[in-house]
Amino acid sequence: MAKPDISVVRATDDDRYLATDQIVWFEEIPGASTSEQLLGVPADQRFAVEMADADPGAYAGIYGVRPMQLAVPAGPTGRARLVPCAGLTWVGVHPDHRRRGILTAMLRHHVEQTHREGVALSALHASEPAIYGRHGYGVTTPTYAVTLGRGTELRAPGLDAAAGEVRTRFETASETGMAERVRECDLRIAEGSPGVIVGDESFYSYIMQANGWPEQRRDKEPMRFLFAVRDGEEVGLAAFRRYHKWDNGRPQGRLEVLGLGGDPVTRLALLRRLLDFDLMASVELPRVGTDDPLWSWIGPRAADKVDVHENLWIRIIDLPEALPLRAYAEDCDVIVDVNDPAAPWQAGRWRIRVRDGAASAERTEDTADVELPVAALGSAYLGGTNLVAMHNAGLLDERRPGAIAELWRAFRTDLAPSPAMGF
Ligand SMILES: CC(=O)SCCNC(=O)CCNC(=O)[C@H](O)C(C)(C)COP(=O)(O)OP(=O)(O)OC[C@H]1O[C@@H](n2cnc3c(N)ncnc32)[C@H](O)[C@@H]1OP(=O)(O)O
Repeated sequence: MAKPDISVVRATDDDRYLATDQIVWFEEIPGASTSEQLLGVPADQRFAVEMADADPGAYAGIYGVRPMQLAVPAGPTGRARLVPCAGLTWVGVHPDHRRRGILTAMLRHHVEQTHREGVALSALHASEPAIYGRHGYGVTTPTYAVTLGRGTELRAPGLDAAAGEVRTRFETASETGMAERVRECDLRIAEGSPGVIVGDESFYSYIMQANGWPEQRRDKEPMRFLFAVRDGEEVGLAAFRRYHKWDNGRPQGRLEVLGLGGDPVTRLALLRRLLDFDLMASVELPRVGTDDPLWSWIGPRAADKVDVHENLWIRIIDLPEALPLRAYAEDCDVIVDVNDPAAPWQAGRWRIRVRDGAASAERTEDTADVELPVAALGSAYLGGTNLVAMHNAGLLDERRPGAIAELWRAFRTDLAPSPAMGF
């Protein structure tokens, strides 16, 4: 069969764009207008595929970009700085047009468009793990969904006194000014949490607004927040909601944590409060990082349930711009041959040098020490995916013995990246 002619353009018809999303994700939100539902994906960041035989009420495929900031390693343990990042979202192909190369065309367009806009990194959360590796995205870190019983003891003798100084404040998403307040707090949290993502103002408005839509709410509690307050400042945050359950007249409620951020002291104070709500029997934490202090606080086998999944995927869009954005652990001088057919401007050989924590990448004709897919650099970018382990697994090609370990010792961080929120 001949390849269809696929052109990716800016989506100019908002209703058609939204209709495509609703067909793909089989949901409708009658209580919310089109513009409310599109809030957080700016008009110039909505893209669509036009096909001759497309349904006039929907596009053959769509995608959108949320302008986000990614917290990248900034030197001392756990410090981060925020850098621009294209948050790829709203990816969907109409069921009549799937498996004809539309996603492939849209991803190619996204990489080129992001490059044109001068943004060096793209990030996403994947609906299914098999989709994005072939498009140059690499998984940055695993995360764990952890269920704890109410009252689980958190042992942290070195932090107890400081955690006792933290006050918590209970709030609801519908309260005035919550979008700005939560974003402010997230920006502060990000400075100490490499790996987290912070959206723009409209994204936070979207979150608070969506919380009130009848279709989203159904019988659920509105989203609640616990702010951690220290010296009068909101320094940490938990978002959560509770669900009733009764068993033989006994309360067996479930508390779902939607997000939790802050330094270890504030997280300890927040978690202790979350583990102590009346009428609850369990607390579910959907995104716990590999090096989260929770593992030490609860000790072995204290969780009722642990599931693993991947967190953020990163694609490097512009290698010589992306590498200097973050700080590095050790010096290195390694020539990499980057395999990236979708981004010819960065495919090929680069000399990556790190001196005193700062990286540069320069074009070279010299023999490569390492050949790798661009996805491997995306995986390692936040310091959470071990390049030596990938090499051991047979996924990278080392030409100079020791070169991958040298590269990894520069990229690795003292602590694994923190999980990023969904977008
Ligand atoms: C960041 C986000 O927004 S994540 C959300 C992604 N969206 C969804 O999951 C919504 C439901 N799914 C869809 O809309 C579509 O099936 C998509 C977007 C996943 C794929 O779109 P398509 O246009 O069918 O993909 P396309 O034809 O370009 O496929 C490219 C390749 O990826 C493979 N592929 C595509 N989707 C999947 C999948 N879900 N699982 C495994 N492989 C997949 C195809 O088999 C194809 O492989 P091939 O080249 O070896 O034949």
